[in-house]
Amino acid sequence: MPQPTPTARADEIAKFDALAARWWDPSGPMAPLHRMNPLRTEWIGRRLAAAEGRPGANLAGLSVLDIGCGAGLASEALARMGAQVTGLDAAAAALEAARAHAAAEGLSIDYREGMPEDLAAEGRHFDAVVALEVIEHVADRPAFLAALAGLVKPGGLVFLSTLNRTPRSFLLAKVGAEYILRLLPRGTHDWKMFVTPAELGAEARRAGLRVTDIAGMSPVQGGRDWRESRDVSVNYLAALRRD
Ligand SMILES: C[S@@+](CC[C@H](N)C(=O)[O-])C[C@H]1O[C@@H](n2cnc3c(N)ncnc32)[C@H](O)[C@@H]1O
Repeated sequence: MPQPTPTARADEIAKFDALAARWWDPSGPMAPLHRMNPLRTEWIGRRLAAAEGRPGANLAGLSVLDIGCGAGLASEALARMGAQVTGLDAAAAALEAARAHAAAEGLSIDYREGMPEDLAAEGRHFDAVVALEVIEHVADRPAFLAALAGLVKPGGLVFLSTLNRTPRSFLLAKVGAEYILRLLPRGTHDWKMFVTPAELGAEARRAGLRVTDIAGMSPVQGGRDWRESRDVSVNYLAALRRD
């Protein structure tokens, strides 16, 4: 019987493993993720808490799966909001950095090596699933979305952040960030793998997920900080509900 294509690309995973040692350096190669992390995790925390009938961003006791967690920037922020976080990544060295950092911070996070389809095969369900800056790196987007849908409880929320495929994102996120400003190592992104909100919405529907909310993420103060905006032409966040 033919085996399904794994959702992780070996070349992509190797790229992230190579950055593991500098992942938590706020001015290192992951600086843009550090700077956008407060915005995206607060956006998620508020929506998830509201969906569960809680005030503010209180996630106490909720199980959250962070897929493609890397060294744990979002996992740690969500754990600080009270969530019981499982961090999943195919990059072993990034996970080692995640485990070491969480231990130093006194945070209890269950870090696991693998791909979402591995966990889905175990029949696990979480109150919410997040995959931030991951979907533009996967080998098979429909299979990835199907695995995410299978991992969240019925009626539960999936949160994604990613890059739109527009001329503006080519100029800013690819040429500008990698070649002119050198905010990211060259080759971090393949613009052709970026996904428009319309494509994401249609593919998500086929996986049993419906987009409920979408917002732009825009850099301010020369990229030192990020704000929520209506401009989804480059970076955007999406919340999706499982049918
Ligand atoms: C750009 S990093 C984002 C890290 C983290 N989510 C953040 O935003 O701080 C992408 C991560 O996704 C992981 N990844 C890509 N495809 C994956 C897959 N199919 N399964 C598990 N991890 C994957 C990579 O190893 C890498 O750590």
